[in-house]
Amino acid sequence: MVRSILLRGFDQKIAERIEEHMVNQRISFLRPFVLTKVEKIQEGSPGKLRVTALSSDGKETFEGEFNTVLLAIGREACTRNIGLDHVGVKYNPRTGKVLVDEEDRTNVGHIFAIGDVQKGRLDLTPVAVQAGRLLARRLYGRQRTKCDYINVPTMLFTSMEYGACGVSEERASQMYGEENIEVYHSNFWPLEWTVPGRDKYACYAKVICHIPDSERVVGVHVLGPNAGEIVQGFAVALRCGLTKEQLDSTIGIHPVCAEVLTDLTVTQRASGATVVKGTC
Ligand SMILES: NC(=O)C1=CN([C@@H]2O[C@H](COP(=O)(O)OP(=O)(O)OC[C@H]3O[C@@H](n4cnc5c(N)ncnc54)[C@H](OP(=O)(O)O)[C@@H]3O)[C@@H](O)[C@H]2O)C=CC1
Repeated sequence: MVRSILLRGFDQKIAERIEEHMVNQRISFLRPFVLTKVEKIQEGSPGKLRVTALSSDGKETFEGEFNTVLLAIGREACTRNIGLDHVGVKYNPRTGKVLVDEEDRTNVGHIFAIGDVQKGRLDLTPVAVQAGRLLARRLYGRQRTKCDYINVPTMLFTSMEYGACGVSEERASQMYGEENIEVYHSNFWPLEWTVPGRDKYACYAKVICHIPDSERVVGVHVLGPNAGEIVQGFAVALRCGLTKEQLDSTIGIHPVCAEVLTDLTVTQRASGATVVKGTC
């Protein structure tokens, strides 16, 4: 059950591919719906639960019986009772999230906030750890390095793994203008999928470049086996200012999936359709 869109904040074209892959695996999506009631109708392990939901426009209801109900609906920051009003720190009253600048400073100069309490940042543990480490060094170690909140490698443990670093296509368009970004993309067919003849069009890679900045790579997205392992390495290159030319002049390892990123020639602008590259 999904309230609105899938994977808000992530690249929406990739989110659509993830949904398609899950639907092909016979996972049903009910959307846009919200849960209104869960009743235990049978004890046991597993017992039985009756679920009631309402469509987001309030016109349709859904009722079904399930063994397990899992809610993965984000989190709010528990900041309401820690005296922020008392010291004048600004926060979003609905979510409890605190407003900070690029140095993690709140509107009160000597008060900083890091981690999931920050408004508009990724709620990820490694990001919070890194931000805290760098803040301590800036405050007490005479260093100046700020946390890079843009080039954050992350992944989704969906049945088809999705790894990404940098911005989504939507965000790149907003930041730079659609005419200033080039999206290179391709499907790829992992070697180990060729013998069993698994889906040729499920795995996908795309690289988003900022044209006026020497086609600097601002986003890398990989949908396929071990996507997180692939993207972790490319994240270092993104942080170093990787350009498409540098990516093209990098020799790929044959026949691994990551090779596809060194050999992207088709742009989304030139052709909506993607080509499939095999790894053998
Ligand atoms: N991100 C991570 O790495 C990890 C996350 N988790 C846990 O997983 C859960 C989900 O996290 P994450 O995906 O990052 O959260 P997000 O905030 O990215 O996504 C939350 C999702 O829940 C929906 N939602 C929010 N409130 C409601 C509601 N009242 N009714 C119905 N749907 C709602 C949102 O819909 P909409 O788009 O419409 O707002 C959105 O799709 C959290 O409990 C988190 O602690 C655990 C481990 C790691």
